[in-house]
Amino acid sequence: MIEIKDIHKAFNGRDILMGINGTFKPGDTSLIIGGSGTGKSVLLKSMIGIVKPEKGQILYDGRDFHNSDEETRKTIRREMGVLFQGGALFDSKTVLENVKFPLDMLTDMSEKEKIDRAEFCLKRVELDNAGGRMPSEISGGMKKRVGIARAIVMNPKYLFCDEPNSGLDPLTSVKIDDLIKEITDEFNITTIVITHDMNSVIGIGEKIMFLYKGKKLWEGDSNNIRTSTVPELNEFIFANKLLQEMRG
Ligand SMILES: Nc1ncnc2c1ncn2[C@@H]1O[C@H](COP(=O)(O)OP(=O)(O)OP(=O)(O)O)[C@@H](O)[C@H]1O
Repeated sequence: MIEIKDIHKAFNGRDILMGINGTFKPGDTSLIIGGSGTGKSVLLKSMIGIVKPEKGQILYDGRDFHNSDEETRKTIRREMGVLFQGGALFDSKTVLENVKFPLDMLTDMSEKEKIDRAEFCLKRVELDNAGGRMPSEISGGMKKRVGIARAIVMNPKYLFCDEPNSGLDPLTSVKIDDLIKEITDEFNITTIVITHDMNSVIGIGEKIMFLYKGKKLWEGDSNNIRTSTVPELNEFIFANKLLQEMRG
């Protein structure tokens, strides 16, 4: 479980996050949504340790990430998988080498064990036969799958996905959303997805947090988002035709 308690972050005297609270449970795919510049990425970066909040706590199964000793932080970091926007694959490495990379860096597993594990993860994202290919030889959707395989190769407790659908067509986006949701459920991962893709809100919105100008203005799921009375959220939703139609 991840608990965020009263997170504050400012850059150059400008408040970016102003008292964010939230709880994210294992087996749930939770979404953080909001318009551009509302602080979603800064919140994600705070959670994975790239940004240090000035105030507040981020607890990983009770362990206070930012206020722990280096050893505990390292342990928690190893329990995180991150799917970066755009996949962030190494162009000079094969698909298999990309997936295996965290194992090379962070474990003392034998080469055979690492290959077996990487191949298992590639199989899980239905890329059994792509291990020998280079990133330049595969489609955008396949790159995301490789990114997912790499994010889960260390068997993470916590999975963070930054705009997993960026640059994908709607059909491929749905497949990636489904895959993230399935994997979360199957391995009981606490998953957080940052998105402004409304299709994801409908598809995987079992828990949704809406950020607006550095504050959490609303929390709910894809069913009650349709009846929300928060004007800023409605404005965000109404920018999307599909949801407008669903609301009738
Ligand atoms: N390192 C930084 N230094 C200064 N300002 C920053 C830094 N990182 C982010 N910001 C500012 O914080 C605000 C929130 O940015 P953030 O990237 O979290 O937005 P976002 O909600 O993820 O938007 P988008 O959907 O466009 O990615 C922006 O105004 C941004 O310019």
